[in-house]
Amino acid sequence: MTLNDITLAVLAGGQARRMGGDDKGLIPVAGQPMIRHVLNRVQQPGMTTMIIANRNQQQYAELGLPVHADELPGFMGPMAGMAVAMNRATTPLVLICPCDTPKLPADLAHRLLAALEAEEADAAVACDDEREHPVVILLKRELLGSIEQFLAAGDRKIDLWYGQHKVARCVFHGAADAFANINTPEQRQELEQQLLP
Ligand SMILES: Nc1nc2c(ncn2[C@@H]2O[C@H](COP(=O)(O)OP(=O)(O)OP(=O)(O)O)[C@@H](O)[C@H]2O)c(=O)[nH]1
Ligand SMILES: [Mg+2]
Repeated sequence: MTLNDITLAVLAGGQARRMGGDDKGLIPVAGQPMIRHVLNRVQQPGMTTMIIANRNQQQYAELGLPVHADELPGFMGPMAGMAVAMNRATTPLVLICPCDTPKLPADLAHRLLAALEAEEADAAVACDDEREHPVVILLKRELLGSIEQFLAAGDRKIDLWYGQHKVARCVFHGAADAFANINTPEQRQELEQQLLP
């Protein structure tokens, strides 16, 4: 498969409580909404892209991309957004990224695809030397039924769901910083200092 077989779905549907409820994808960082930084890094020619957001859909739509909301009410967490993405995508693969990781590696899609194919896995999750990043994952869209069942049973825990499938671990050595996620105003401030000249 190629990058043309991938739909990138950026999750921007959380409540951002640690950010005082501000819509994290839209907060400006170095002159651009944070989600723009994610798109700039991860989007590749040939890939389809969509945004999953539960607030400010109009503003997200101004980025020129389709915007979809969770189908399950009540901010049930990233898996609710993943289910929508898999439901709406028409490609065989879906790449999930959060809107609050503005330094993701530019070769993310390439490497996750290579890992998925090398291990003949159902999914490939990004890892650095220390930890897994469960919301940075390439998934076969055929897992949609499984994720819907899992959510319908009232489960939310991503790790539990991954346990039911063959998930390749794609390790980005020495790249922990690339997966840094911005959850608080202090972290946003720090990031801005890094990104501005
Ligand atoms: N679609 C969707 N995405 C979500 C939901 N909850 C979290 N996310 C996304 O998952 C990613 C990681 O979540 P967190 O960093 O915990 O973000 P958050 O839940 O908005 O923030 P906190 O309230 O501070 O925990 C972010 O991209 C969020 O937008 C949800 O209920 N639906
Ligand atoms: Mg976060």
